[in-house]
Amino acid sequence: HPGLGFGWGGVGAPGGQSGAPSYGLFPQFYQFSCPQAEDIVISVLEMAIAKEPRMAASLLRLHFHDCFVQGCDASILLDNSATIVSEKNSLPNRNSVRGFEVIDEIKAKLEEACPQTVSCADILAMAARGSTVLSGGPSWELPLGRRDSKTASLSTSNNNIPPPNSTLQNLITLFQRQGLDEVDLVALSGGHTIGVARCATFKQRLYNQNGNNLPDQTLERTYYYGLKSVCPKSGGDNNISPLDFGSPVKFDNLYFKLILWGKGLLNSDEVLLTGNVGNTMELVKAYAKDENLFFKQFAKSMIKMGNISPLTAFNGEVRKNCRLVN
Ligand code: HEM
Ligand SMILES: [Ca+2]
Ligand SMILES: [Ca+2]
Repeated sequence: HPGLGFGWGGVGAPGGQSGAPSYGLFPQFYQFSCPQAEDIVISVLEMAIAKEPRMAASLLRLHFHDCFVQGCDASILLDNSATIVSEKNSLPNRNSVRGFEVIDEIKAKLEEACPQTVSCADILAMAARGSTVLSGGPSWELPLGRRDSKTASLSTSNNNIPPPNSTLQNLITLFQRQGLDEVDLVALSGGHTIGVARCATFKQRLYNQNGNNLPDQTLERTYYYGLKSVCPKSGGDNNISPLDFGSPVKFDNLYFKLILWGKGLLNSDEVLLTGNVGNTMELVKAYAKDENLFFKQFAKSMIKMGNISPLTAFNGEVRKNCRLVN
């Protein structure tokens, strides 16, 4: 019964003047049903990130790739089964998304402490915030109460998650589809202040940006030569390069400064400055100049992204195992 064990003893947050329940997410969701939830998540993250700093980046990305497909419902965590075609095999995810073992470990500890109470979708949201904080980035009050999907969508994963060679117009359109605007696009792209990308995702910029066998002219020269050495014209597709080579495990605003210097890794990073649509150029400059402004907007935009069509109340379920529907 999904009404039991909820933070406020009902199916929704306390309502407004009318006293009617509302069904949105709210930060105190597990206050009574699993008060230790946050501590458990952070303790697993601390160990995982100490062991491998990149894990913070991988977990932040998982939440993004979840929310852009059917909303933040942990659809990305489902493995192939008789009824599920896993999103893990989509073009943006295959051989690329990672961190599932850490999510499993968090889920196992939460099931021990508070059986079938904390959803996998909320675990992804808590892991994304915790990873940001543990990497030196901002924190925010995290709305909770998402429930888990009983479905996944490989095709939506292929269609909704922006590819690295997107034009700026394409990025804006794909974010708009999720109710996110240009401010969100630029701030959330700042997630690339941590983590790495495979050669396959930026190779086109080095060898054939416009179908003319020439590199992307916006690439700064020494950076370009460096990238060529890790990403040869043929082969090496799985070689990796930091998205922010100056501070790849620190959540800061260097990502935006690098873009100004022609040292952004992906085409989708570069076009925020040079794509000539809307005011993304001004935003890149503003975040490069003012880290605090970036942190504040990143937090706001993460809350907005985390609110993309969540399942609440009697919709969906709380999975026992994040990889399987109950
Ligand atoms: C704006 C459109 C975006 C595009 C085109 C994009 C594209 C990519 C690509 C191609 C990679 C490398 C994947 C690989 O080589 O396997 C990557 C990595 C990453 N992305 Fe994005 N991304 C976008 C937005 C975001 C957002 C909104 C976030 C989070 C707020 C994010 C967080 C990350 C992180 C942290 C990594 C590194 C993951 C790791 O090291 O495991 N990205 N992204
Ligand atoms: Ca999803
Ligand atoms: Ca950084």
